[in-house]
Amino acid sequence: MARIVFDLDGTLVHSAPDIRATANAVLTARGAAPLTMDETVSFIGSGAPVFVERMRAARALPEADAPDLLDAFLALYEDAHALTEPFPGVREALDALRGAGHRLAICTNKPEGPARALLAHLDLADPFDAVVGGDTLAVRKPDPAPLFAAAEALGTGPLAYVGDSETDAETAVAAAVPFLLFTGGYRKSPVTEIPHRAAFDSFDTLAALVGRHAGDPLVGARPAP
Ligand SMILES: O=C(O)COP(=O)(O)O
Ligand SMILES: [Mg+2]
Repeated sequence: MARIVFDLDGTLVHSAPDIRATANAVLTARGAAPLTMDETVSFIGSGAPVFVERMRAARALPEADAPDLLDAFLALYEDAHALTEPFPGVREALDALRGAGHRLAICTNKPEGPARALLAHLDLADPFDAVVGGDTLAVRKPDPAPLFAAAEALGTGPLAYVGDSETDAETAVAAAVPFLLFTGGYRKSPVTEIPHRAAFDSFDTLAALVGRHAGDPLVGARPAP
């Protein structure tokens, strides 16, 4: 049986509307124009501190305000899940993978608290044996350490990483783990420019892909644990 590690935002859940609402509450309280959905999606992927810095720069807010903006964003973020839905077929795919005996974990750049709160709110926490967030370790993706931590929490066995972004692909390459790319998320580049072992646009096909690719011969800098 395999260990399958998942990214969260843009992979399992369409969370951009909540991230946008959180950002816009912070911006409008300071008299700045709200973010569009396209801006929001383009700022997601490298964790909350980077998101907030991109938001600050886009609205030309003073650099000195950066720590306050991040604090204000994080204070609202933990409860920001009213607008977030799993992508179609996610629940069924997770149940099928668990039913087949695979072990599942999350490796996201979303902070761990908001990630756990969101999973609980959506009743999606149960399938996962571990959650590694953007602030769980001192480093976050594309450093491979969070992916290694999530994988180690699942014990041993063939491994695959499922994600939606350039950052996820870079992490998988650095960790030498086969990468399965969900093409319906928040990537910025064409699929052909993102390294991946397999790509999919519907969660109905994920279980078959995992069967085919988990534990594929590894490529990259160093072996996964
Ligand atoms: O919080 C982010 O910027 C991205 O989160 P993700 O790693 O789950 O896509
Ligand atoms: Mg993502």
